[in-house]
Amino acid sequence: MQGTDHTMESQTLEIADLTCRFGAHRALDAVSLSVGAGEFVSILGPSGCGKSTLLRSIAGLEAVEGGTIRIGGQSVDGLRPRDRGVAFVFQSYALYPHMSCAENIAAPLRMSELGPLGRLPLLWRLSGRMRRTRESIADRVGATARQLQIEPLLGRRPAALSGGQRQRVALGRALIREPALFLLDEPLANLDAALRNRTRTDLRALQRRIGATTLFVTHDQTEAMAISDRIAVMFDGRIHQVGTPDEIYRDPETLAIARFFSQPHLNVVPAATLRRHIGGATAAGDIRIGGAALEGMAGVVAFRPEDASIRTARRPGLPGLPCTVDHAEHAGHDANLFVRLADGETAVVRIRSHEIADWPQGAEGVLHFDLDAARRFDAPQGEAETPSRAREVA
Ligand SMILES: Nc1ncnc2c1ncn2[C@@H]1O[C@H](COP(=O)(O)OP(=O)(O)OP(=O)(O)O)[C@@H](O)[C@H]1O
Repeated sequence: MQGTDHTMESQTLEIADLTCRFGAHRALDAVSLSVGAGEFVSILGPSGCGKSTLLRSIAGLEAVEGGTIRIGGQSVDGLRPRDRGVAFVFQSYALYPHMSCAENIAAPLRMSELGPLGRLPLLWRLSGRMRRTRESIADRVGATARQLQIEPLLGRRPAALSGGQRQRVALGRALIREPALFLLDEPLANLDAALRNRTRTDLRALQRRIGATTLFVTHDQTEAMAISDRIAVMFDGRIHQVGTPDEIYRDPETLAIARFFSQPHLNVVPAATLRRHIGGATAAGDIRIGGAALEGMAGVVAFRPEDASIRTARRPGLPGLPCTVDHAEHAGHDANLFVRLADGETAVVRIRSHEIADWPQGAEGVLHFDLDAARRFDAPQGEAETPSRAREVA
């Protein structure tokens, strides 16, 4: 393997009906997920939804109440963490501060291959077998460091490294065991934005090179979309949707997922409000939203600011909503224009920032949105639909 990247034997991961409780709280509620060999899957969800608990359960660090975990087709239920062939990288890199980077990376092999006696210098000098093992470990540390491009850092202690460098050393320590499965729990969270972007690109490139099956926890949807083959979206201990970044971005199954993937803004308008105020189509009955007829539609319609536009007058033949400008927020190249619809709902329209001056507060316009990109959802409990519908019925 010297001088070249080594490819690990990728393994599949199958999780079925995994349940884990802390007292009365169900941290994992019948979680099922299949990950293909060599696939990079992100677990995405808000704080407290159970992402870390899922990873810890797979690693064998958390006792589960029910369900099964298979790695490479073999059940690992009941196996000790170290026998599961998984490598875990935490947000806090947990490097040994008194050891050099080389020693940190070598630590898992020294533990497993040398045993307590072999770690004593006097003994390994006397024993030829132990010396050969140590030499082989040193070779593997060198090869791993080359892969991660951290060879110049090997002699340094963790305190003398940047956050990104420490993160790579932690990855090296996980990589050296050639695990069947990589479990990464927000490994980039401690890095500043620029370094985080760079490191995530490096991390994905490295994962592709070695082909390791990887589960990556994050609460950042941009990060998940940037690096994943597929994303599993979690809320309240359950996986709500699994799909490619494109599938989830285009077709979120619930309003909660749509909101999560449309930060900071998603326009959510009751279907009844649209029916009442939308005008400009040849016949209101012809309007279709996300493929379904607006006529008789219940619930809410959601569309992104970038799928909306504003004009001073209605575009002939296109349905639009009358609106009044509230304020604009500059966002560099683009700006977010906040408008009020006829029933008082706020909507956000993405415009170019040089157009802000065209839309002063109080200006009247017509909001158009891409009917194919919009999606209908059931109204969330206690939200949206009720006020407008009540008025429509009254
Ligand atoms: N050891 C524990 N004892 C009791 N409750 C726990 C324990 N570990 C986690 N929990 C609870 O289980 C739920 C899931 O926690 P978990 O750490 O898996 O969430 P998470 O999605 O990783 O959150 P974050 O993004 O903030 O790290 C939370 O409500 C948490 O408070």
